[in-house]
Amino acid sequence: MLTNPATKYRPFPPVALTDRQWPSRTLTQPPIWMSTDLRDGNQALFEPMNAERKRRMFHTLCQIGFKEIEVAFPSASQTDFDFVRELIEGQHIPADVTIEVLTQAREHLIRRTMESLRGARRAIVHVYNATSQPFRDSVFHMSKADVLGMAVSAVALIKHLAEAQPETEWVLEYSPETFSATELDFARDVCDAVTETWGATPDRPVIINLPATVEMSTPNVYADQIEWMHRELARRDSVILSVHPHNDRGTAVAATELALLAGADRVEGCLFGSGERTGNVDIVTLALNLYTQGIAPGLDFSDINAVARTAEYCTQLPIHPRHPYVGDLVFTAFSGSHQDAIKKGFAAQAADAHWNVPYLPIDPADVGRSYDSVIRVNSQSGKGGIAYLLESAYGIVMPRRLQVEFSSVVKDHTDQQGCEVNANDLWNIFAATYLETATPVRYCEHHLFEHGKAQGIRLVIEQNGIQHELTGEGNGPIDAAVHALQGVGIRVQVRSYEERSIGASDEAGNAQACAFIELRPVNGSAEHYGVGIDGNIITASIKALVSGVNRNASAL
Ligand SMILES: CC(=O)SCCNC(=O)CCNC(=O)[C@H](O)C(C)(C)COP(=O)(O)OP(=O)(O)OC[C@H]1O[C@@H](n2cnc3c(N)ncnc32)[C@H](O)[C@@H]1OP(=O)(O)O
Ligand SMILES: CC(C)C(=O)C(=O)O
Ligand SMILES: [Mg+2]
Repeated sequence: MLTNPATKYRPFPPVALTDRQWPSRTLTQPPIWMSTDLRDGNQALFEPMNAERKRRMFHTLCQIGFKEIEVAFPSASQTDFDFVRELIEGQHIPADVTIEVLTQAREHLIRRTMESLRGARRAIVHVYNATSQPFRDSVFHMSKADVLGMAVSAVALIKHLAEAQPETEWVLEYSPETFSATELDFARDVCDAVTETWGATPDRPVIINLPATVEMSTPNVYADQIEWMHRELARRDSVILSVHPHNDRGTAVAATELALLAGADRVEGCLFGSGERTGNVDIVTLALNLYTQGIAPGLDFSDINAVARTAEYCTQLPIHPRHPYVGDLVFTAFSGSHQDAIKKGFAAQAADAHWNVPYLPIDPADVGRSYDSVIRVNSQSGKGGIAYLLESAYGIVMPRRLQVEFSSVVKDHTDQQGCEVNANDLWNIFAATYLETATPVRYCEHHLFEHGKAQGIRLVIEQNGIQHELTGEGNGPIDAAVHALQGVGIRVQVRSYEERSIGASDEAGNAQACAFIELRPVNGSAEHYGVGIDGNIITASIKALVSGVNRNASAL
């Protein structure tokens, strides 16, 4: 890299628009969406989609709710031409969907393009020519007037051919390719000439599409360019103003949002930002950004995973795990403080209140993602995430001090294994730590009996492999069991006791009770929890007591 990049690169010139209006506007409605996955997206693949992949993508785009879909560049390949024919002849185009096709402003390509659309109910013919200075000078070797004439001749030809195919309702779209690098007054003149040639009216508007063919400036400059055109274009009421941002600087979504504030009516882009180089603008992100502002986007991503899998299948490109809204990791919190806040946020979130869960800009359920994937546990995780997973997957609601105790058990595990643990792993660690402990004491059975006002217990345990039948009395079953254990030299104090039912029932459909007992050895200071689960509350408590005894013993 250069020490002084200014010797090679110039800043993009700002637009002289001092009274710009877009900064003080807010978005209140979605734009008209146009998917170009099957054209701009398709032209940028290692392997362009075959007919089967194109069909599948088209079907998915229709299901999502796109009403305008650029399906091909029919003059470019037989596959594209045939795909347009198949859609029309096979009557695969829903009544409320309009297909669009792209062509260069060259006579033989336009003729072939119009041929591909024969018999279509409604079609958008999209014609383009680059208008910026390097294209005029180096690619076309044309003056400004010649480039304007090229656009006008192309539109005149399309108009003429369209009149010969009256069975189709024709819509014209014109793009001054490289618009964002074109002098604004020249871009306006070309677009006005196109609008005039087509004879656009409010009832028969023309789509004027202003691409950031290569994104070259900060999003505010693109917004200024769009607002300038929005104000300057002739017959504005006969123009649908469209934008077509690419993502070379990584700011296509921002540029599009600002362009919509600046007066654009329509957006062209691809699912998950597929498309040339760094991609076209990501329509999924744009739509869901609107959704999180309370605006119905008009596109349905309630099963975003299914859309993602289709996109990956058709493009044969993976979606990044951190891609907004869809990436495998975007609804996942690993770090402890995030997990803690999310867990508390979920607990505080009332079903009918505005969404207000920390770290989650959208309810994952709205896009078909499950809460289970929200929190994942590795060595960066704290008690909140661990508690959340055990509660959401297994119905175990741990007391706070047990959360602290158990999280250090899990941390030991993740530090040693160096890997993530899922809810099932957590359950196995929890069961091994609290529920399946049998050393030095194994619970066998118990029987309660009344002894005057006292509660009596006959408790059968194994201690170091030897069975003992112990008796004890107390003011309740736990107290009696504590006294019974003294018969084998186990002397503990109960510091706290909690019992909760578990969401899950056992195989017979009975609800399970989960008891948590915090114990301290009479001659010690370390406190540990024991946990017992059983269909019977008393049995759960006695098991929890034995579990706590074993936890204390293992900590010695
Ligand atoms: C920004 C975009 O995404 S624009 C869309 C780009 N997509 C594609 O190009 C994919 C499909 N394209 C193709 O298959 C081919 O390029 C075709 C069929 C369109 C044209 O093929 P060819 O005639 O072989 O031309 P080629 O591919 O070399 O393109 C360069 C020619 O197109 C001309 N050209 C480029 N854009 C345009 C345009 N919008 N209008 C008219 N002519 C144009 C160039 O001046 C050049 O002409 P020249 O050969 O006389 O110097
Ligand atoms: C053809 C045009 C609209 C295009 O894809 C671009 O300029 O990026
Ligand atoms: Mg493009």
